[in-house]
Amino acid sequence: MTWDQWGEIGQRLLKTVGQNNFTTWIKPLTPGEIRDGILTLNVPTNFFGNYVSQNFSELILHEVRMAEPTVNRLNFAITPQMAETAEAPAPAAEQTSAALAKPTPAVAPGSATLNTAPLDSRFTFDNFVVGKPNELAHAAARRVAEGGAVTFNPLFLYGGVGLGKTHLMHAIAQELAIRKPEMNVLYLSAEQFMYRFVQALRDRKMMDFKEIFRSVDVLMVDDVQFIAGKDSTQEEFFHTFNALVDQHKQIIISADRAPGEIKDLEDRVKSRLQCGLVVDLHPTDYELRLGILQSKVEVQRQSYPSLVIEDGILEFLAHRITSNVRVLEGALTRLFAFASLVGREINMELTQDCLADVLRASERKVSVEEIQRKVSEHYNIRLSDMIGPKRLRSYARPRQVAMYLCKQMTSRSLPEIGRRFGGRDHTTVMHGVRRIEELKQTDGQIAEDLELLRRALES
Ligand SMILES: Nc1ncnc2c1ncn2[C@@H]1O[C@H](COP(=O)(O)OP(=O)(O)OP(=O)(O)O)[C@@H](O)[C@H]1O
Repeated sequence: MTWDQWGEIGQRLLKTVGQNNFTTWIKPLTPGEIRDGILTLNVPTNFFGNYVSQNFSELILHEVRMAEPTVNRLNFAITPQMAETAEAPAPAAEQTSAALAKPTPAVAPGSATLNTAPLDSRFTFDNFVVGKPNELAHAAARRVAEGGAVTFNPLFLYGGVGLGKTHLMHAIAQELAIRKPEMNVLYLSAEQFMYRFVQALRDRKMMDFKEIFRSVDVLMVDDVQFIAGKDSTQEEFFHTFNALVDQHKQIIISADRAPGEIKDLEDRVKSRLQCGLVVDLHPTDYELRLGILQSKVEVQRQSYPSLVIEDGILEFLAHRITSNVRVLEGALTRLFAFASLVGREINMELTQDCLADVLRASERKVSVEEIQRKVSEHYNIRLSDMIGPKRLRSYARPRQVAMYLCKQMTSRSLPEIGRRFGGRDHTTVMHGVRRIEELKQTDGQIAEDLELLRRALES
């Protein structure tokens, strides 16, 4: 590709992506060779390549093909020395707004081709809804995304399925790209780490492997539990980890559980993972789920601007779908698509129709034991007193409340419930349930207790 061609491509891209994007993301690119229809573009860092590939590759390819129709794919290759050029002012002759770096003949020898995980442009801090269950993880993620001096190493984020670990990891990487574009940020899953390691072993390129991983400024490894039980990968991970910590480079790790609870992970790896800041993403609560739904509705509205959603629907979903954010998001997407297909507004009837399976699957299975424990805690009495024979009102009333909740929230029969309450007869349970039903109408305190307990048991 000639310099003139590349310059013209730049002029056209500038018009499409705007001056800021152009200066930050397009100008530092230099084209390398074209081989078998693939044009190599040199980029200063892994992260840079990922970002451009994710956000601009289609546009670039389109413009490149106008000049060179033989090109049908782009390949991004790191040339580490470009890190300085990316920040350096353009030479005088190139100081037009669309100045692009001069083409270099080919990829620098020894440079690595990028095949790390692409980043999801939707997973940013702006799109992350913060609530009590995730506020600490969010604050820690924000701190490392500032790219300042390393204060805790590693940052270890853990939590159950679909609670936002990957979202936060991507948000950190994207924020760092904006704040510290010169930093070499490497984000990949533990599975990809293993894959690269095995490939390097097979191709006898361990030196290259070590060089790549030990020259990053920030290493982010998602789902680290994957390497449990994989001894050589753990070993290599351990050495990479130590080398980076020694150089005060930031490491960010995510997993589905705390380091100490990952089975088949060597103790020395566990203890390394524990030595920084370990924060967990707790299961969502009602308020966070509602906040997330409200923010996702705004996104859906862009695709379905005329759809009407009745009051109370989001509250209903936040109340009923408690499993994880991914399911919540999926339910909302399905609801909007369905309503737009049938051309109706989103009301309760349509919601229950469309999401019947999700709502059924999300029905929280509460056990008799859980109810007994929560109720005794709530009334501050001992569990044994609630189940035992004492007839004092201060024990009998909580007992009846617990029986009532067992009837309402589990599929247990009256005789079964009686058995779990110290072998009482089913008529005693029936009497207790009826009594609470009456009191619920007349006694505000009981009604409030029931509401609180139900919420606590459902969350
Ligand atoms: N607090 C939040 N605000 C907005 N979206 C969220 C939030 N938490 C999770 N999500 C969304 O939920 C989905 C699942 O999140 P993510 O993939 O980050 O979960 P995860 O914890 O990495 O799960 P897994 O263990 O399955 O990898 C994503 O679409 C993400 O954007």
